[in-house]
Amino acid sequence: MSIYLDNNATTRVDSEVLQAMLPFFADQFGNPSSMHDIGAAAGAAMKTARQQLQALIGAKFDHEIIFTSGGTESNNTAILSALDVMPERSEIVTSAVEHPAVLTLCGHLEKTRGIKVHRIPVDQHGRLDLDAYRAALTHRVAIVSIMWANNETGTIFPVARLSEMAKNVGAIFHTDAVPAIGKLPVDLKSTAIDMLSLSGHKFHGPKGVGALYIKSGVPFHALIMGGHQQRNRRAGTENTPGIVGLGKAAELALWRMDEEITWVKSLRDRLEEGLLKRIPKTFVTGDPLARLPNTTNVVFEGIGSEAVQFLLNRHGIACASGSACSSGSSRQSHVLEAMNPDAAALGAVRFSFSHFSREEDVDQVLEVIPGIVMKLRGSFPFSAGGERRRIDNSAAAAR
Ligand SMILES: Cc1ncc(COP(=O)(O)O)c(C=O)c1O
Ligand code: FES
Repeated sequence: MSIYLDNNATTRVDSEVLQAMLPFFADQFGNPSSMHDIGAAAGAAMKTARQQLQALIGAKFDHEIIFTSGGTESNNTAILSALDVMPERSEIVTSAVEHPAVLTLCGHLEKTRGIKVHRIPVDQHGRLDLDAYRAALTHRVAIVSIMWANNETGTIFPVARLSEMAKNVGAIFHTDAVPAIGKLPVDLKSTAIDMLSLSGHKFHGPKGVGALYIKSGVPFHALIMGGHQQRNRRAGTENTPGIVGLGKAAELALWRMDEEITWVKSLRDRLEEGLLKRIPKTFVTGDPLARLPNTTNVVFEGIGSEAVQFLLNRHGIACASGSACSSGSSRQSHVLEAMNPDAAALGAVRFSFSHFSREEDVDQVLEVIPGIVMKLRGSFPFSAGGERRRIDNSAAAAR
């Protein structure tokens, strides 16, 4: 695959991250809980990784971070913990556009434990309905779980403000920050956020490793029970190479943040402008004012997004239609459905950038996509002015 524009599904492991991990598969193989030097070296490396994450998310203490197997486990842990530590409360507030790692669990809790789940709706730009949010917040709510930014559209939610509101009713506030980490500055010290989930593979770290931030003083109950690892908060021998890689990826993300944000935004904007100029009846979903700098989610009216993705793939261009875990199933995007049921029937094509993305990638997409859309719409494309014109590379694009 020569052009990879699906960085919200997963990212390439940075070579510096890989180099940092390798020794922990070989010479430094010790168990971090062991008392001898080989174990202590692994324990020290884990402490460094915790500090690297602490710096990236602006946590007050490094012990506020536990390592998990990724975003899914972190989300499950946060929600189940809140219900355990506040048994007198039996409601959850979340949004209609969360990742399945939150929504599937909430649906399960509703069915099996009689938990009441408020799924706050969004408007056509994916913005949260603040009145509905306010109305759902009562002293019956154990936890609010609202994502920092949406993985499909990039829409950013005002989590600092939402966490203040949740605090007024004594609910724990959790945010799934998986798509936001490395693409937005995060400083937890200055917010009322109690818990935050992140995942290594979304910012050039390895897969299968992530973290949950638990603010000091917030009551917590472990999900995975067993040994005494991680101060009894997550049992099981730690994935030291993965954790070291996660820490290194956090360090690189912090170093590169400003430069990366500017770079991915310039590529994203170049792509959007080019698509909107070249292809009529095309629109971008998500909040135009508050969106992740690396993400665009585009609807080509009249054609299904999976067909566009399929033909782009034939041209060596990787993008997404819907999110990686629901693509392949014929289910519509629940995110688009919540925003715009008309668009949901067709779906949207998501392009997501990273600092490895290149200008040539954008130019290549802009070269082939008008022909693909034209082929699928079964007619010649219209220019922005509505005038019919033939695109020279249409034959090549249709292959
Ligand atoms: C918003 C969001 N939350 C959670 C996850 C799950 O993370 P992981 O793949 O590390 O379990 C993802 C990954 O797609 C995501 O986009
Ligand atoms: S893999 Fe990203 S949404 Fe599921």
